[in-house]
Amino acid sequence: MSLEIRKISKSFGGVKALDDVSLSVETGEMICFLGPSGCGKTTLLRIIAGLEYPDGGSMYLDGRDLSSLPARKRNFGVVFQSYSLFPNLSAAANVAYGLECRRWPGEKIRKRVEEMLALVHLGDHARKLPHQLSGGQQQRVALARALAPEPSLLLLDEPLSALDAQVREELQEEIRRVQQHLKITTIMVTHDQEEALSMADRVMVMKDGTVMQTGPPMDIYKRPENSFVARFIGKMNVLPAQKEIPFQSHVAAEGSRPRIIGIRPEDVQIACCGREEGTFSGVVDQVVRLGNLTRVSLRVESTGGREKDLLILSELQGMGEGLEVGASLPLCIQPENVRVLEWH
Ligand SMILES: Nc1ncnc2c1ncn2[C@@H]1O[C@H](COP(=O)(O)OP(=O)(O)OP(=O)(O)O)[C@@H](O)[C@H]1O
Repeated sequence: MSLEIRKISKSFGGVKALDDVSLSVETGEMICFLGPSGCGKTTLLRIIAGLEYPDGGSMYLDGRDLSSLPARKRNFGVVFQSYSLFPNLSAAANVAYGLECRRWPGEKIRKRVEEMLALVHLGDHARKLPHQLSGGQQQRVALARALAPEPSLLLLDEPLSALDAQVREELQEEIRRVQQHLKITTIMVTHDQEEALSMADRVMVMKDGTVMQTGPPMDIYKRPENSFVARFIGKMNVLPAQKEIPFQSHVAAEGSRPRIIGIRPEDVQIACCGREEGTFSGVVDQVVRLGNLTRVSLRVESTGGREKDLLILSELQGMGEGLEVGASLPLCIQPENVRVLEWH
């Protein structure tokens, strides 16, 4: 089902948790709310779930106004960070619980529970109690339980943040697989940018209760609209756009009057690219070798003499053999890789 969120606001005392947030989620789409702690993402998810009431704004599920519909009538599947399974019920009984509440017939429940546990690869663990399952397995049960009643929306609130890195990665793939298989409209809250970029069809980046940018992961990464998104997603050289900077000419070509520009470290190439424009030199300040990747800080002399030298970060594949601190190297930035950013 599709979800339309229009100008939702919410304050707690003097704190504005959400300020005029709007978003359209298409049927079958997976959206991630991404942002630092306190940006309002959980509050928005709770409002969608009906667990919190907005001060203003409206929401529509397939065109139907949600404001008068209480949480229990929304038929949304919710998975929280803490597994919140009933400790005294087996995995199967946990999944069956919501169906019993909805008075599904016994045989239909049995079939659905089997189907759901198989979907999350827990068919052999149906009789186990939560404490006999690992954290990752418990979260799979929680997912099966949320999906069993055929919800119209799946809402995931940091479902993986209590798990260790490897289990987390497995479950990221698992959730995405299940979500695409069932084609269920899904919203997930996370503060982990990699998680958001790898799982979502679109990411909504939030800061201080407002939306900074919404778009497909590649757009958010390649074309951040402001310095907050640029810095929050991956690494970005965020620099003042002044005449004294050697690659200023790229910015002038965009025809605006920007105050700052952003360049991804992987777009700062250490080598001559044969073009005069965008070629300059930098002195190696620091080299950090990460195995498959090397990060190099370079000091770039400002051409006007008035401004201080700039530090620019470059990232290259491999071990960066032969790179020494103090060496002067030719650098190149392709004009299309310089982004003009709004300040945030
Ligand atoms: N029940 C509440 N009472 C008072 N203030 C609240 C309440 N819930 C949230 N807030 C405040 O609203 C703001 C947004 O909180 P919210 O939990 O939505 O952020 P978040 O982005 O999900 O953060 P986190 O990742 O830390 O959970 C914060 O300043 C928070 O302190």
